[in-house]
Amino acid sequence: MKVELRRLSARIHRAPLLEDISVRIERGELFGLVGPNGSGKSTLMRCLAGLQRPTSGGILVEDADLARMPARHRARRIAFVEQQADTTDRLTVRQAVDLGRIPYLSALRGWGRSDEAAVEAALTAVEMTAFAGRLWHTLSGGERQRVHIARALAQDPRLLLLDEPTNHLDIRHQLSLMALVRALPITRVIALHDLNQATACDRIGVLSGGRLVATGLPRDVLNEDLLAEVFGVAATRHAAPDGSPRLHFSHAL
Ligand SMILES: Nc1ncnc2c1ncn2[C@@H]1O[C@H](COP(=O)(O)OP(=O)(O)OP(=O)(O)O)[C@@H](O)[C@H]1O
Repeated sequence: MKVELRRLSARIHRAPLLEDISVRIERGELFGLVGPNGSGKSTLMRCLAGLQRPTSGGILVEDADLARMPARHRARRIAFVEQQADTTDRLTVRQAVDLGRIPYLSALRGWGRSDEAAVEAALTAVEMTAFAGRLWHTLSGGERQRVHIARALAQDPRLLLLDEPTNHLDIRHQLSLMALVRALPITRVIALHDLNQATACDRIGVLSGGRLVATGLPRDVLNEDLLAEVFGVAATRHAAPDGSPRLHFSHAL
């Protein structure tokens, strides 16, 4: 799904959180959002998910205004894994992933084989099949995160929004999640703190103080000057054995 942000601004109680953001995200692209704490990444993700209304400007998905899209329509197209998603319901892992299929169910179309298959595939993708019968509240933080991602995958979206999805994950699950996200043939927007992980994105956008201050290929954008100016760190770049850029951070400036 093609996504276009046009001069988007968002405020809460008059405080500007996002200012005049314009960017086009192509169909099938993996777009990374990076920026220091409080720079507006989660706010922008919530706008993309249709959970927060921009105060001016807007978002077009496949040239249609997101704000006018019926909620059910949106839920079939856009899946969002929030940063601090939680549930107080007494759910099993499978029931939590089943929730991803709700947008497809109706009085005329009950739960069917395709729903079952989508849930199974999603559990397998995040290696949580063995936990399917476990109660949510008995899971570790990283296991919960993987279930949230499975729920989003079961939704079979055209746009997947992931807000810091590698938080809580051990290194193996971080790498396997990034490989899984990279391989998905849909449009993906992913907010990340780990700038080395961000180099796996097709393009990245850098937020600073609610403004999009740079957009482009990770190797062009994540240069030493930008890292000093926006993130306040001294960093050097090396080439990894596969030729991809690697950042080494030495100290806070
Ligand atoms: N409901 C709110 N009321 C007031 N200020 C808010 C509200 N929500 C967010 N903010 C402020 O907006 C700014 C952007 O927040 P946001 O969560 O989008 O940043 P972020 O880049 O995702 O940060 P982090 O890296 O810490 O997760 C922050 O300064 C935050 O304190």
